[in-house]
Amino acid sequence: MAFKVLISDPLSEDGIQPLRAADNIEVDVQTSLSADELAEKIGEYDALLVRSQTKVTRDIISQAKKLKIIGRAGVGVDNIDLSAATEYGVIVVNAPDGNTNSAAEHTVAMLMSLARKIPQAYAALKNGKWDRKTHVGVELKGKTLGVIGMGRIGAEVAARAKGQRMNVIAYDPFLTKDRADKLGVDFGSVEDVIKVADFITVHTPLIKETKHLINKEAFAKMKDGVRIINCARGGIIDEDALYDAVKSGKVAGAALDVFEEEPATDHRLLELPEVIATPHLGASTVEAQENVAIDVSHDVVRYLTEGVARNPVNLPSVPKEVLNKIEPYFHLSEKLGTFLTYLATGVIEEINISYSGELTEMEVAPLTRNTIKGLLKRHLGDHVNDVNASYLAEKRGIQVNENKSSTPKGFTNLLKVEVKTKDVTRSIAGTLLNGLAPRIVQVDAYTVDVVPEGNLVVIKHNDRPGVIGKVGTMFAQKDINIGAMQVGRSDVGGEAIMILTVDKNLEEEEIEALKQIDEIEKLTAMEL
Ligand SMILES: NC(=O)c1ccc[n+]([C@@H]2O[C@H](COP(=O)([O-])OP(=O)(O)OC[C@H]3O[C@@H](n4cnc5c(N)ncnc54)[C@H](O)[C@@H]3O)[C@@H](O)[C@H]2O)c1
Ligand SMILES: O=C(O)[C@H](O)COP(=O)(O)O
Repeated sequence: MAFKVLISDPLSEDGIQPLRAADNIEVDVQTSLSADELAEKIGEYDALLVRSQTKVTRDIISQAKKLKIIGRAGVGVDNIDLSAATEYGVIVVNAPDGNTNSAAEHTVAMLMSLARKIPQAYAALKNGKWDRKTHVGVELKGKTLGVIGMGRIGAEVAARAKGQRMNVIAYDPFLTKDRADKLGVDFGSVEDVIKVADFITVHTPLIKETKHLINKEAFAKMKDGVRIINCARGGIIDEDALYDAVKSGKVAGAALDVFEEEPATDHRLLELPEVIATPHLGASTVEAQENVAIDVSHDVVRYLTEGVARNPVNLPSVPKEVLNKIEPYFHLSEKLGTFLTYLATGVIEEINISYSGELTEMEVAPLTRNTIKGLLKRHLGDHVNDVNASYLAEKRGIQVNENKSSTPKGFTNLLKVEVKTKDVTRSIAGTLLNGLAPRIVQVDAYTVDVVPEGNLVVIKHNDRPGVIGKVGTMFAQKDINIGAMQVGRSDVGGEAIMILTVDKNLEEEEIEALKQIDEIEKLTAMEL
């Protein structure tokens, strides 16, 4: 059956070709849905692609029964409820690089327009006024640009401002002296930046820490006649404080591409002649739109068909080289988790995952998530996936410990999972033989060699002559074919374990019949 993708904001038609070209993907473009209409329709779709207009709320996500991925053709994901997406196991991907250049160019266009009052002069002339007095501007050369947020766009803006022979001072929590030197900018705290800058431009995401970062107190510390630019997100600058600062003359001008509430056609800041504005056009170029649509379309195709995404927002991204190395272990890690759910009775309190051998050199976090998925899925259902597995474990108060030990264990690679419940501690270990074939090699203290696949029966019994025969006979009487059998024991005549691979899932009545064999202490039938 084909995957259904809904595109609910206008995206570049050239950019969505990877989706159109995929055999098993049906694309539906509906760019004028109301929130209610979207909530009603979303249940049919496997993927949703948006820009910044569509608000992907918890309500919408909760009604998206088949949704696997939300693709944001752009950078900012503040229009998507990421916590809800994570809880419902929906991966969110964005296109972080495709519009950097356009957004930086737009910022520079705003900077120059602000300095030379081009929009005001243009509007006056269009209205028949040849006014050369009101629209006297200022030069950029020799002025200081303060950049708050030196990520992709901030750094590009800084480089271009240097081309205008401006001095640049920047603040970013991740800006080191070394990087600042390489970029040829000064750096300091937010306060250092806003105190000395003639122009201030913000390029952070809108998050709790940056909401109203530029507020009344910040304006008070700035130079008189400072000019402000926001081509990042409405809300980084407190709009009421900006209004007052412009009105009082503290701020000589502001250039805004973004607003707290969009569309912002009726905003009081727009009434001020010192304020110039564009309707969120930073990424609106042919090139940027094509780039972001291509990037996000590729990620949606990749995720729907291979389960892998390059730019996940609610999961750490895993580089391709790393993924190639660990991919063969995905199946094994999930199956080990599922196997343990049958053995470890009671509420899981702790999961300990140890990696040894060549696994210690790999990035194993995705395998840990996959093991947790295997441990939770049998009881919580198919909605448990890589995206929400860790979240669901944490929500249930399960402590997850991951460790790497290079101690040789007789295998070139070994993945051991231990689960502690209130009642028991059970463990299992697996390996990939020759880096390819998954095997369970240890169940608790018993050494075994079992393919983690299909219908397995784990029997704990006393090590006595004839038990294997009795079990074999019983299976034969019930017409159940045994594909493989493994026996392990602690000591001669002591406790032993038997693991059988059978051709069908055992019925309750068949399990009961087997349990009648005297030497059998415990029998668990499982489906991996
Ligand atoms: N107007 C538009 O159309 C348009 C287009 C593209 C991007 N954007 C927006 O521009 C912003 C920047 O995008 P980007 O691609 O450069 O993102 P980015 O992730 O590369 O950079 C953001 C930077 O902000 C820094 N930061 C975080 N908290 C900070 C704080 N409290 N103070 C200072 N810096 C802080 C981060 O360390 C990071 O370096 C985002 O909000 C994005 O949504 C707008
Ligand atoms: O965060 C972004 O990428 C920009 O704000 C662009 O948003 P848009 O896709 O709605 O133009």
